[in-house]
Amino acid sequence: MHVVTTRAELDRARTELLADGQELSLVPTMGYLHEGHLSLVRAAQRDGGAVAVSIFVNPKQFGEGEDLATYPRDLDRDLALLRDAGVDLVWTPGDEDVYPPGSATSVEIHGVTEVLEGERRPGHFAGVATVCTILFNVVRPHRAYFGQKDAQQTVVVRRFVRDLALPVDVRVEPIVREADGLARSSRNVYLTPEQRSQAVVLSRAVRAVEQVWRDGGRDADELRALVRDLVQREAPAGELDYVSVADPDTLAELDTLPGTGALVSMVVRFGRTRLLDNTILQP
Ligand SMILES: Nc1ncnc2c1ncn2[C@@H]1O[C@H](COP(=O)(O)OP(=O)(O)OP(=O)(O)O)[C@@H](O)[C@H]1O
Ligand SMILES: CC(C)(CO)[C@@H](O)C(=O)[O-]
Ligand code: BAL
Repeated sequence: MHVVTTRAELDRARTELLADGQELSLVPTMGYLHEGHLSLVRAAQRDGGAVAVSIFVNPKQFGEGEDLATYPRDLDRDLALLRDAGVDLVWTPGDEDVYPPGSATSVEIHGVTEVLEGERRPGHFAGVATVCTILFNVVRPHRAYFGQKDAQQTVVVRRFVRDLALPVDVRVEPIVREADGLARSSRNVYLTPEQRSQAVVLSRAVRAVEQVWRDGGRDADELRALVRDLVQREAPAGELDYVSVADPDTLAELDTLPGTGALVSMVVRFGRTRLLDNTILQP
């Protein structure tokens, strides 16, 4: 496994890996890896070619007062997991390898970044889009893998890749969950035991919403109320930040669910920790 830091090292490893003409996949991460990340690696391996993983805690996507300084990190453990998984290339850039001194460019997406996570974390998606554009341009992967857990991120990434005609095939993989249903997330380590046990409410809410959809429920407000009530009843230590029932491509809120489906997403706050979950309701 090649482990590289500078762009020049990355270029050399890339050339060596692709010498026999195979394709390259990239799994962008912020490290502190778990089964969610490893499922993206396995998806990339399933699709063939060489697999690269980037590990970079991107300062540009953290807002004032967010957890940039305390974001969990364990590079040695991450590298051991990636080696075991059979990854070919790991890029662990420093800030200056991603943003050379004097960097003054940012990728802004309108519309889909102005709601939900984007509304609550101003500048977050410009940070994500900027770093992903740089990662794509430096690594030059044929395919890039993202998790459905960060649903709005997948919508944003697909949008700017399409709008800017970036030559990368974006693939989205399902949410990986703990045994009790909680979506895997690096930030789960912040939870106290009490918060952790109540955090199961998110996946319960997702399942309840899916059941209503299967039973023919098409009233978006009914779904929002269902989630609100469940969180209030089952997670006294948590607070619903939002529940959204939206068009999966535009993220516009819906009144009535069309037969073609909807994205139901939610965030519950436990102390300072925001937990995300979502489901795509499909015909
Ligand atoms: N449970 C999961 N299932 C599937 N994909 C996931 C899961 N958790 C994270 N990912 C994906 O892994 C990629 C890297 O995510 P990241 O490193 O931010 O991990 P994270 O666990 O989402 O961290 P955070 O707690 O900061 O949200 C993203 O595409 C993200 O959607
Ligand atoms: C895609 C990403 C690695 C960009 O920093 C990050 O937003 C994440 O981990 O989901
Ligand atoms: N997985 C999303 C990255 C973030 O919360 O900054």
